[in-house]
Amino acid sequence: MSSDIPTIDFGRFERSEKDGTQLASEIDAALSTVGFLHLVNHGIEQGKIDESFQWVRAKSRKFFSLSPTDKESMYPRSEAYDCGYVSLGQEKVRGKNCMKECVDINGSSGGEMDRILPGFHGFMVQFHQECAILIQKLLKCLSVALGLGDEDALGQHHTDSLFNLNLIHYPEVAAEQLRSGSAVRLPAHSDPGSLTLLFQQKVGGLEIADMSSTCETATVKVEQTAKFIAVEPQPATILVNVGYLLMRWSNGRWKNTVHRVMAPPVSGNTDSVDTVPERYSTAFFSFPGPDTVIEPLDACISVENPRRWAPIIAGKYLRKKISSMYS
Ligand SMILES: O=C(O)CCC(=O)C(=O)O
Ligand SMILES: [Fe+2]
Repeated sequence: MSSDIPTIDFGRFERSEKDGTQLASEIDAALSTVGFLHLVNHGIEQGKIDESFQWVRAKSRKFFSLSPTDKESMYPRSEAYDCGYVSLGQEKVRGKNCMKECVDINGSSGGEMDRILPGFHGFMVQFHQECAILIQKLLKCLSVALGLGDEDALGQHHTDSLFNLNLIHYPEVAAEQLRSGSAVRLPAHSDPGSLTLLFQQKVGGLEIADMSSTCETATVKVEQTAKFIAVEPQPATILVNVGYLLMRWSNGRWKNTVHRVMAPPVSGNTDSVDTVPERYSTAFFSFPGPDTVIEPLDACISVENPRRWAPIIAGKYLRKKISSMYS
């Protein structure tokens, strides 16, 4: 597996059948090797992406500068729907508390949004819709790549699921705390659902495992043995990666690559840098509908690659995964 993340020009989507087939096979190749790709000309205006970050920036007195009580009143946590505000240190990955706060928005309302931050929820619901449209387009490409006959073969299983727009803030932290491991931003993990869209703003820190540098597949072992590569934020680009359920569905064809958030790379003398600046990122998580039976697709099974997994129910798997994150 190569660790270079391919850049895919999505402007060819729906241009012609030939372009569509070529695009589908490039996406297929990227997800089959690295499990991540950079998408350009994706159809979501850069102005909207910039605005989404302006709405959360603590320094612009927006969402993350509100008091914890206000953030919770706007988005009360609902584990049943995996949405709402998660305060600093509340999320755990393998027992480690993450030095991040985030809010998962899935389009439903319930809290006191407009009283506290007028306009925020309306903007985010629209942004959520744009991301969901892009996910459906990507799933079309993947259905074409597998020759499933119907370009909505995968997308149709994503119409009764709530996708999550996860706005994340990693506050400034002492570099020493990250270096010594006494604080972690986001430990190595892989995403659970179908496809994730990731928007990063200015301050980096995201790293992906070069899965070709290790023979291990379990996250903990990958973390101990693999080489990790920094993924610098790139303007006008969305990072796309594969979740666990999509990997299983594709019988391992598309890679559920391990990734994490560390201190961003610094040039020059690292000893002189004693604080790591705050980081903002947005992950849009898509999931198959809760009743979807995820079993390796026939198109992904062959003599060389026999069926690798038994069927699993998407919602049941996701509920278990989510409850373990906050316990
Ligand atoms: O903040 C980031 O860049 C990564 C977020 C992520 O991987 C996740 O929330 O699953
Ligand atoms: Fe992730």
